Parts: sequence; C-alpha cells; structure tokens
Amino acid sequence: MKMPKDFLFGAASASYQVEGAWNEDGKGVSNWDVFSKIPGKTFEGTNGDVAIDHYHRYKEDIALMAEMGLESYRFSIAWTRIIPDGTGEVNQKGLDFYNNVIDECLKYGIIPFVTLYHWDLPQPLEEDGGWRNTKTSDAFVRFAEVCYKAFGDRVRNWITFNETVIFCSLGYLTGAHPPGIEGDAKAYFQATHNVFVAHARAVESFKKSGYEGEIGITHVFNPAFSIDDDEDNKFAERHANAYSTHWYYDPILKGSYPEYVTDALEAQGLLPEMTEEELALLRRTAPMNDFIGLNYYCPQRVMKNDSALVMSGGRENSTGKPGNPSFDGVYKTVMMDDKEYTKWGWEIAPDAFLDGMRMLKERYGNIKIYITENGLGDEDPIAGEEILDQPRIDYIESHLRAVKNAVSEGINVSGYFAWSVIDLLSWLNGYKKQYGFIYVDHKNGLARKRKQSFFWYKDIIATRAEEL
Ligand SMILES: C[C@@]1(C(=O)O)OC[C@H]2O[C@@H](O)[C@H](O)[C@@H](O)[C@H]2O1
Repeated sequence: MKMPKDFLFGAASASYQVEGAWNEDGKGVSNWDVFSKIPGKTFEGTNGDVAIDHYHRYKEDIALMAEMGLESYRFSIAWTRIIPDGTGEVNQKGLDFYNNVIDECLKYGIIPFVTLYHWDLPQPLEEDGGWRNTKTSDAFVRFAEVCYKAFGDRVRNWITFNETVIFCSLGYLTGAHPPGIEGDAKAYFQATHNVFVAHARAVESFKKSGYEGEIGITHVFNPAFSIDDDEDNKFAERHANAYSTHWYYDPILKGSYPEYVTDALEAQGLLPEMTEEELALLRRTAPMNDFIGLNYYCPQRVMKNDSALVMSGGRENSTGKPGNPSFDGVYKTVMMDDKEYTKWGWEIAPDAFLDGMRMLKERYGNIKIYITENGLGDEDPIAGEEILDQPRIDYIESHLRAVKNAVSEGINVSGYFAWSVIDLLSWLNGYKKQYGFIYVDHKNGLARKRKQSFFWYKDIIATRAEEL
C-alpha cells in the first residue's frame, strides 16, 4: 500500500539549532543566546552563535531538500528576528529572511510548515518572568499575528509551540533550560497554563482573521507503560500518562484539564492561577484546533517509585535517559533488559508508537495528527567519504511502518516529519548527537554531505513508502 497522495513526507529543524547569525540583521538577544554562554549549561560549551549557518546557507540546504524530494520543510521562526526585544518594533530584515526561506521552499514545491515558538524567547521577556508572566502570552499573540500577516499568503500550516513540556520542565524543574530554575513545580504548572492560553488566543486570532490553512500545536508524545502487571506499577502508568500526556493534550483537544491532576495540584497548592475567562477561552477554542503534532521518540517504562529517589536538576539528568523520578516522586522511569536503546538511552519502540496513537484516538477521537518529529539521535559512523547511518534508516523505517499501520487502521495521520533534515545543534548534546539526513562537517567549513539515509528517504518519498 502506498501512503495517501496528500500524506506529507517532511523533515524538520528549529531556528536556534540551525541558523546561527545570532546577532545579525537586527536580530535581538534570545534567552538561549544568554543561557548557552553560562559555563556548564551546554555540552562542551556549545551554542548557536553560528550553529550550521543556515541563515546564510538556506538556499543550499533547501536545494538539498528538493533533491531528496522533500514535500514539506518544518522550520521555526526566531521571534527575536521579527520583534527583536519581544514587544517593540518589527524588524524588516527579519521578515525578509523568512520571506526568502518560504519563497525558496515554494520555488521547489516544498510546503513550508512553520513553528512559531521553538524555545528561543526574547531575553527581555525571559527577564520579566518568561512564561510565568501573562505579558509573555500577550507578546506571543502579537508576534503570531505579525507572522500571519507577513507570511499567511504563502504559509498554510502553522504550529504555535514546540514541546511545551520540555521548555517548561527543563526551565522550572531541572534547570537545564532557561531560565534555569530547579524544583519550582508551581512555576512549572503556571508556565504550562500560560502557554496553553497563548496557544488558544493565537488559534482564535488565526481563525478570526480568516487566513487560509490550518493551525495546531506540537507536543511531546511519550506514552507511559507499566513495566509489569503489578497494581502499584499500573497505577504509576496511569499517573504518568495523566501528567505527561493528559495535562498537555486535554486543554488543547478537550478544552479542559484532567481532574485527576487538578485535584492533586489543588491539594498540594500547585494549581496554576486560572481565570474563568481563560478557562472559557480553552473550552471555546479546543474545536478550532485543526491538528495535533506529535514528537515521538520513545515511550516511558514506569514503575512506582518506592525509593527515596527525588528529581534532581542539571543537564545530565535532562537528556531523557530513563532512571529519573517524576517531579512528585510518585513514579520513576526505568530501562528494561528486553528493550533496545539508543546511545542516549532512548528506547527504540515502534510498537509502543502505534499503541500510543491508538490510545490518543480512544481519548481524543480521530483528530488530525502530524508526526512533527521522529528520528534517531546517533553518532554516525564515517567510512572514508561515506556516512553510513544504517541505524537511522532502520529506526525511521520501523517507525514509518508503524505510521503506515496506523493509517491503514483509520488513524488520521496526515504527515511525517523526520527530525532532523540536517545535522544541527542539540540543546544539551552539542553537535555530538546527530539526527540529520545531511551531514555537516564542522572540521571543513560546515560543508554539507549526503548521508546514506538521504538517498534512502528520497526513495521512500518517491515510492510513497509502498514497500514498507
Ligand atoms: C532533546 C532532543 C535531543 O537533542 O535529542 O530531543 C529530540 C529533539 O527534540 C526537538 O524538539 C528538539 O528541538 C531537538 O533539539 C531534539 O532535542
């Protein structure tokens, strides 16, 4: 069976991780421009000052995407290029850059799929409380409206936020992302709520403005499964899914929070401040969401945390490797002997991916889904001139097969974006953890080179995954 003709085969990137040119053409300073220069915060002190210089090489990169036959390129817009201080004047050179990227994509028939927020917040907003401050939500809605107006005649696919759970949990629980706060659960939950409100307002504005196209949000998809049938561990599974998935997907798709969580937060004094107007907004806008974006890499295997293990902060505890307890200490993630893992301890589990999508359909109905990220972070072997990333081919093949099975079961998956189109800066792993179909040679002027997987994905797209 071939994937449907309107199914999108894409690949993704993010502004801070690829663009570089951190202070060029009027761009303002972002929280990541500052945070990445605090000693010890990033892997080997890496930062996005240059990244892979996509800002100057986007034409070369998009030509390579076209050579692959890529149908859609998911990229994010740096808020600090558009509104340098976050709330002030619009920077025309910032608009010019993204107009050029969009036009370059369209020149090849590549659909631009735009993420508005992929973690790089204007520093003045971060200093003013970041996502704990509702002023940031106000500023985000204006930023979104500037982008709709500037690009909405050619961009038909919009994602408001990428992985709220990551920038909020690492920002306020483990301190591995800006603003680098550890252990503040109240701030964490408040920040997530403020982001959901910002999302809802941006969706309503998009719909009211009559722009053509679709809008949604991208969440991490990290379904929890108990390590066994022990009732304590099955409880851990339900608890983990409530906090990792339902807390994030319910306010977007149901327009309300899971009571299991709000009741617990209220009892612990952690419930976010939420006005009736905000809750009415979430209810009103839930049906306006055209799709949900899933970033799936792996499931979480959980068990009741019967030890004194408590969540600890820092980069090392924030790279997703199992072994950490939940923020409330109720459960912990574990590695299992009969599972396969990446070098970073992420389980390779396409079956869990399909099981998880079935779970989502059961809870939220047949909402349109894009797989907005999926891929293998690895240290790719180089043999002479060849980058032989067969493990990445194997990983993506097995997960695309899961997507194909989901589609054949009637789950409404409309596209798949590999993370990442090109090797890029990983927030916490520097350039060590590669994801791309295109290699970037940091020892040779950031020269681009096609990997084995580049040619494999080209064939998958051309044949619409018929052989999978
Ligand atoms: C933590 C990590 C990683 O580096 O492996 O997860 C996978 C992928 O998720 C994306 O949303 C991030 O923008 C990208 O940088 C990657 O980040």
